[in-house]
Amino acid sequence: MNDPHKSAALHVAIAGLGTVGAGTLRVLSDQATLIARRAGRPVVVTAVSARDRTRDRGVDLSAYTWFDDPVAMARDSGADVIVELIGGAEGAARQVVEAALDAGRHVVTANKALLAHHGTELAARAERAGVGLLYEAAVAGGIPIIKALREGLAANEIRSVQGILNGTCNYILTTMRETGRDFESVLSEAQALGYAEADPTFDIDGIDAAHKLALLVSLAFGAPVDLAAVSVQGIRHVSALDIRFAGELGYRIKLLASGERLGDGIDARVAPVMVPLDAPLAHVEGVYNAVVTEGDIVGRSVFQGRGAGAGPTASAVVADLVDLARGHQVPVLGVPVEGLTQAGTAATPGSRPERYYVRLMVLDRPGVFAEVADILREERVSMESILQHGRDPGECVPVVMIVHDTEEEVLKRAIARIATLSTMVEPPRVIRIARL
Ligand SMILES: NC(=O)C1=CN([C@@H]2O[C@H](COP(=O)(O)OP(=O)(O)OC[C@H]3O[C@@H](n4cnc5c(N)ncnc54)[C@H](O)[C@@H]3O)[C@@H](O)[C@H]2O)C=CC1
Ligand SMILES: N[C@@H](CC=O)C(=O)O
Ligand code: NA
Repeated sequence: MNDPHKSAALHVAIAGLGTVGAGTLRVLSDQATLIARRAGRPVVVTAVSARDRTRDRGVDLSAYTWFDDPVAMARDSGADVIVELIGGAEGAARQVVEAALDAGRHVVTANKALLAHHGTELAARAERAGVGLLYEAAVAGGIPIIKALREGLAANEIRSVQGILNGTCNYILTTMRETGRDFESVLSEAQALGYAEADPTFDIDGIDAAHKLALLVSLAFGAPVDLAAVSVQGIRHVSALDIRFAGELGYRIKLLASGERLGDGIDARVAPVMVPLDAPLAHVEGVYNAVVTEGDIVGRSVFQGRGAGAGPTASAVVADLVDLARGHQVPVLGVPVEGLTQAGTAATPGSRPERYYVRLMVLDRPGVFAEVADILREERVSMESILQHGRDPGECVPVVMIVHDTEEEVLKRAIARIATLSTMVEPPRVIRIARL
């Protein structure tokens, strides 16, 4: 059992020294002894690359070879593993990963945007080169959900995978609810804490969660990564008022990503939803993420942990490095399962009846509600309850309705008609009530 490769150090080069890159350097240095013991050999950083060599990152770079060009580093540094922590689906990040794979080096990345757009092609490239392409940090930060789906749940046919996958959005929704602060100031705080993407619209508009869901769906159902099959809605239109009403009605608003086998296709969607307070996901707060899986043998499993930030993300990057140091080989994406005839392409959202929260902002005039009720009756949308606080004739007032199980298309038709009423002072807000 004396494998000469095992005793030599695993040599690592890191491209990108921002929140995650600097965090990874710190963890590899602070935990070096523990990591070497667990990995069976030292994991040693030999080279680094970032845009600005002089920036103070709180880590000493003097022991590493500096590359101005991360692609040259991927090609020429001689490292066993290139860790890509630059970010973005194109440009330097993509070139670094392609150069590394083509040079026969393993790749570890936290870049869900890159994998959601090019994962299938990059996986084929890695497999052709006989190297690993690992990305535990790309989904749900420090939660080992990639490993769980690929390895821990390997005996199961997965029926659904859903969760809170964006730490920034969850931090914003939680902090707005707890403190009453406004969206913009909480977002700035999430950026300062290192949670947000370089372009935070990726977080707010649900795109980052969609990237992550596309990867989970591929792993869970064995489909190619298909970002276009994910329907996406973000939290931009969730107001402090909706957050308050949700509380009064026994819900928390969460940005939920869900992937579910439906017949021979997959229903994959990201949207803000009302989560009932008795569901575990309602209590996942702040930067925490959670993933709930349903396997045919094991049943429900719940994974929870920090989804963003330097430490949790670096923890996942280092876990991948330890796997590589041990020589652990895994397929990059999901392994196809039977029964998925249109692997990865079939999204059929909206065809199942669901309950919805609808909030209108109306001019408080006699007869307004009768007009709304007429439209709902004509479109066969039935109301379960209605909530209106106080009355202030002539002013605007919010009216909240919970509607019974209704198909999304039917509700959309009714809402489109309601939106045209002259008494509506802003577009109606609609939030699905999750079945969890
Ligand atoms: N911040 C977080 O909590 C998490 C981030 N991620 C992912 O990790 C990756 C890195 O994210 P952060 O560290 O937050 O970003 P960041 O913006 O803090 O750091 C990016 C780094 O890349 C470097 N860089 C940019 N363009 C470059 C180029 N052309 N050549 C060389 N270096 C270049 C920058 O100088 C910087 O050091 C992204 O893919 C992100 O989506 C994943 C999970 C959590
Ligand atoms: N911006 C992302 C970072 C981790 O993936 C998030 O907020 O979850
Ligand atoms: Na993870």
